[in-house]
Amino acid sequence: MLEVKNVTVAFGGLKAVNDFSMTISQGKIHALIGPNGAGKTTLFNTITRIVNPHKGDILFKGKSLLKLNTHDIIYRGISRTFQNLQLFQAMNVFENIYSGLIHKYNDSLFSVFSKSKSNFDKEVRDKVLEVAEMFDIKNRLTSYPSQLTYGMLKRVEMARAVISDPDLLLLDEPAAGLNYYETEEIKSIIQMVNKRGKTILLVEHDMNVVMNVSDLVTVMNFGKKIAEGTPEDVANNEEVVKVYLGEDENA
Ligand SMILES: Nc1ncnc2c1ncn2[C@@H]1O[C@H](COP(=O)(O)OP(=O)(O)OP(=O)(O)O)[C@@H](O)[C@H]1O
Repeated sequence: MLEVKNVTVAFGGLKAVNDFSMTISQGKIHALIGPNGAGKTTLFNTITRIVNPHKGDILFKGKSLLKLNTHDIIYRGISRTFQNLQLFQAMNVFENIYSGLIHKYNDSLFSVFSKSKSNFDKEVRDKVLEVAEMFDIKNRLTSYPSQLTYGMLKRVEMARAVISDPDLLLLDEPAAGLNYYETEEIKSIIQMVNKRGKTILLVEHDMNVVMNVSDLVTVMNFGKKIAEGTPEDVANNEEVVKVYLGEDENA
């Protein structure tokens, strides 16, 4: 479904991503892991067209994404969440979720502010309610981000990414900042979303999440792929163990 082909991204003399390739197959939960500075976010930002690669190509369903800008990828069926939540503080949960869909209705963020909930089309309301139900936030639709726990905010952000019905969902550290119970919840949510037909690329530091939900894991270090396989394969890979133990020793 998504093919990253020999991608290199350099910042000055530093190759943050170095001749890197990976393939994400339809229907899978595929994790991308690696120590701090490995190049995960840079690769993620290249796929989502925030960063331009110096070499290589990224194909989605056989077509290159490189000519698109970041606002266009949603039309191709790709949507994402952010490492640092990017919800609109002045909008309530309903409006935040709807903001993931406005491109389909030729609507603008400005007009979302000026509507009361009853002024949204029935189709829009039904869609927001359906997604809110899926993420168990239906009773918080009139709350504002500042009134919600971090775990709930993560669910709102994921709901906003899913409402456009993407084929590929990119999750940037969905478990970061969550407590034990919220992490367990997010694991079930990721699996539920995947069962509903979404292919998922997950960048995540929490190994409990990675090992429990992923079908396939790709490990990156210094911009290069150092291992790929099932969670069990990579957990037993000598180079991966060395990289992670090395990180612990330096911690
Ligand atoms: N805009 C930038 N300008 C210069 N260097 C950058 C830039 N973005 C990233 N880098 C460097 O590229 C390398 C890869 O960084 P990146 O953020 O992609 O790693 P990461 O694997 O996502 O790390 P983390 O897990 O800490 O988020 C690092 O050495 C980083 O300092």
